Amino acid sequence: MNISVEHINLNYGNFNALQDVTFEINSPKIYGLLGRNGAGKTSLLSILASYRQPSSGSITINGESPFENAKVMQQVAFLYKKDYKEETDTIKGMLQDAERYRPNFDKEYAEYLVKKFKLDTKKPIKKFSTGMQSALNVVLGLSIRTPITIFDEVYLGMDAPSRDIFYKELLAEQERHPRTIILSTHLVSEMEYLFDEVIMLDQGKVLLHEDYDSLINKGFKITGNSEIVDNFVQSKKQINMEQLGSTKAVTIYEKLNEKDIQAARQLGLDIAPLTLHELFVHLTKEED
Ligand SMILES: Nc1ncnc2c1ncn2[C@@H]1O[C@H](COP(=O)(O)OP(=O)(O)OP(=O)(O)O)[C@@H](O)[C@H]1O
Repeated sequence: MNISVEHINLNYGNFNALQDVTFEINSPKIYGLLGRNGAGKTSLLSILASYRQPSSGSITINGESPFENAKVMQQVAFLYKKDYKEETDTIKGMLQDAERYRPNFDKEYAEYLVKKFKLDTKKPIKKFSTGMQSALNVVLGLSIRTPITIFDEVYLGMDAPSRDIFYKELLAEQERHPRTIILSTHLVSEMEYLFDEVIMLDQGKVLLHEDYDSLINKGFKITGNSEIVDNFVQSKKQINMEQLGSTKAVTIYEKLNEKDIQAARQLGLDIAPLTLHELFVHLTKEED
């Protein structure tokens, strides 16, 4: 599947929620979509899922515009915190609908997941707790097996063991039936091991789109004597600095080669890799 987003802008009245957003997704991988509150994640995902149109710019899925295009939309599932308060149907009814409208739906797998999440099959969905409703979205998202599956903060309210089931099943499914999965999340530390690629949004713009491994190889914290640290980092992109007495820790966003690392060690500097969580915090922080 190819998703091509070109120069998208989205305005809510005078407010520019997405600005010149451009990226391309080509492989059946797991994409982590990160961004602070209000960065534009849901706005972008709802455009990808054809829930809304951009104010300008274009999006194509396998070369076709997805809007009012039943053939393309058949290939896409968008799971988000839906308001189920009017939903009198039970899980059984939901799965029947999935069977009717989703050609790749695997009923047996859906029933296995329902059991795994211990969801009550007789209760109307509107009586489910928030975490149970989220688990239901996970069941649907995984079992309908659309080539493009979008989970927008789908874990809301799910307890830690349930989230763990979600992550394990997601990886197992990706192994069995590879597809394009987009996960928007604030649980960066908890979910980073799932990502093949990361897209970071900041204030409506794409801050980066990068392979997870190469991204994680770009963040380092250099700690040591202030002057020596300053010398070492002077030509590098610095994204954070902490000073404690004569010791300084500078966070850089740049790939270091083996020679750099050895040189730093010879200077008595400590070099620690950053987690995705730390990179995300530093790259999206607002200046004081
Ligand atoms: N219907 C709307 N009308 C006006 N402004 C909106 C509307 N929906 C979203 N916005 C604004 O657009 C911006 C982006 O919102 P969006 O929900 O896409 O962000 P998000 O990254 O998903 O945030 P969060 O992580 O908090 O869920 C925010 O400033 C939000 O207030």
